[in-house]
Amino acid sequence: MAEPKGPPSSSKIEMKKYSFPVKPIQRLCWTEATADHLMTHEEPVVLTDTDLVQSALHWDLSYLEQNMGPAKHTVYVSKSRYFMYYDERKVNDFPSFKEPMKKREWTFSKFVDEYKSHEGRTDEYLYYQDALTDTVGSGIKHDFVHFNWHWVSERKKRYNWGQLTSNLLLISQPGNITPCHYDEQHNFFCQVRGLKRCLLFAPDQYDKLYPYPVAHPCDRQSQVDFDSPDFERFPKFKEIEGYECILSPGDVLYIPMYWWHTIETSPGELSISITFWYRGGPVPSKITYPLSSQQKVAITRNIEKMLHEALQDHNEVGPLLHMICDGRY
Ligand SMILES: CC1(C)c2ccccc2-c2ccc(C[C@@H](CC(=O)O)C(=O)C(=O)O)cc21
Ligand SMILES: [Zn+2]
Repeated sequence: MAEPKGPPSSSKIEMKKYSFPVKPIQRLCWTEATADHLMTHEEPVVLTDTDLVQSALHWDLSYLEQNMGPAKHTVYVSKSRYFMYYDERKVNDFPSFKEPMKKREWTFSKFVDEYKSHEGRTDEYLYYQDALTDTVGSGIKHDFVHFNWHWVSERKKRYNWGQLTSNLLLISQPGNITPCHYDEQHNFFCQVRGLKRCLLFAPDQYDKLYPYPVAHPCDRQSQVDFDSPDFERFPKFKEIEGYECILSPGDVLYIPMYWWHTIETSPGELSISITFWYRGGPVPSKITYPLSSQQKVAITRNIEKMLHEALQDHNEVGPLLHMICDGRY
């Protein structure tokens, strides 16, 4: 297979620069043995020539407006370029929590109008994030049916993943940033239009990224502000090491479950992405040691949940953990 054409270099599209070291995520044709090796070991890789969403590569705002139908869709509105997700079900446990963005339910036409009127504004930004459901019009249905389902179902089987839970359509304004977080599902992140710079960090960087408490609305997100890290509170962030790639239309980034990622839309043009989220495969019947970082993260999450359940007050979890551990390990 011919060497896939290289991505644009990040210097050309002035993405945010960070001080920590990053290595490139390998960009390989999906037929390469190395690509298979990386996926088998739950490591990130940019796959080319999959044709996974080939049938959507012609999508743009006007085509979508003609074909997305009359249903309402979720659009997030943020006062900054950052779209920090939060779980609204956990907000009432944290009365001082300030919602970092607002959630709107707009028809697609309303979104397009708002998108156009927000161009050039620097006080408010929009990010369309909604599942692709069967409410869409026939044009989108036709494109959806022609995704490369054979290829993706072969991958699911080969890597023993769980079921496909959702296909999300993401339409981001130039410059939008999703702050660093991890998800509990495998993700085939497909770039359809525009460019996105992805920074990924291995699950073993967990102690350097200082996640919020599990009971906090921003569970699974890093507390560290990458733009101006507070090294007093988060000293280990100094040792962080990451991986980087820039996705072009047609690229598929495999974001393994529990891998941290922060994704920035290039300042050049709007970005359209489609994600395929898969549950993890069944837990192996025989646990082998040493435990993987992913397993340790899952265990720490369960411990936090059990302590919160037992103590009923999330403010008591930290003091109890300190009482158990301080001075003993
Ligand atoms: C984590 C979060 C906020 C979330 C919580 C609960 C339900 C849905 C989602 C959701 C969906 C898409 C994104 C954006 C994307 C990064 C990017 O492209 O900007 C990404 O992180 C991913 O595709 O994994 C982020 C999220
Ligand atoms: Zn994510």
